[in-house]
Amino acid sequence: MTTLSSIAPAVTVDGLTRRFGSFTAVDDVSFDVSGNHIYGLLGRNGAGKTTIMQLLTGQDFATSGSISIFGESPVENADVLRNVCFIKESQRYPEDFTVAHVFRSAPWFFGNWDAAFAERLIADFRLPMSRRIKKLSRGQLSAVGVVIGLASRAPLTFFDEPYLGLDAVARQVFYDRLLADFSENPRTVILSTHLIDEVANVLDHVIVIDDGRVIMDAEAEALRGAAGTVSGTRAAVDHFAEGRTVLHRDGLGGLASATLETLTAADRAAAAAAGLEVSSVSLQQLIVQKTASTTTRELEQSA
Ligand SMILES: Nc1ncnc2c1ncn2[C@@H]1O[C@H](COP(=O)(O)OP(=O)(O)OP(=O)(O)O)[C@@H](O)[C@H]1O
Repeated sequence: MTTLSSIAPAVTVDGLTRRFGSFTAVDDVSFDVSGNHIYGLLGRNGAGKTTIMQLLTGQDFATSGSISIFGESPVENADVLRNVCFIKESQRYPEDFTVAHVFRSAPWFFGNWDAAFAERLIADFRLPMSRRIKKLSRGQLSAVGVVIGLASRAPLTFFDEPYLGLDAVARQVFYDRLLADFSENPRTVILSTHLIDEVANVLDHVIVIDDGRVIMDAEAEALRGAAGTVSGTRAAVDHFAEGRTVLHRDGLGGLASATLETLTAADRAAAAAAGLEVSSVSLQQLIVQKTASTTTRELEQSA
């Protein structure tokens, strides 16, 4: 089964559109996910991330466009879906299931299930095995999903905001175990989260969705440190920013700052020479400013 994960790309999406009545939740989206990488599917509330994951896992049907998972359509395709694990916040379990029941039944669904790894993760997250699922705290319920997602070792694993309620220690355990296990058992992981800075170093690639459309599709490495903020006198900032893509502007009196989408080493040197202060922009700031600037543009256009 793992041989499937070596096929690149693992996922190809072309012109994917999903409408709910007159509302378009996913709007002509196209992207590839190359095999054996960790992807972040990021964006604001309601951007369309969960809908895309549901379409990719055959749990919802596209209005138009195509999806290929390991070279095949996921729709009602047991061969493909056997290789896919989808961890979502709204996961339902049978009414009277305990934590132990969930982990006993997991191997039926996942051919690569590693029971010993699951045991270690259960201890890491201090999960109470005999407790009913419906009695778990919010964080414990998320931990159950995280353990299943990791121990499934599915060639394609989706985590849709997997850690609602998980405390900072548990989230760090998740990132550490994911990276350690990934290096020994490479597979394709697609993760959606709002805690962008926390996962920034975990991700190989970032796809940002805004209002149902892809607004960024780039290697995380290329994004890290690509943008920058210049600050100084308003005249110097305005002069430097001219002709560049400005994501955000701020100012007070004669002082101003501008966040620029791209700032090369040469640009940084030129800014410093012009008496400007240059600071770096985190992945989270970049995405916040990018999605906020799209919204601002739309508001300006509709005004
Ligand atoms: N069954 C549905 N009927 C109508 N609208 C829907 C349906 N499912 C989703 N939507 C809408 O589609 C949009 C995208 O929703 P989706 O759940 O994919 O967003 P998301 O990016 O996962 O958001 P969040 O980060 O808040 O989880 C939202 O505006 C949502 O209200």
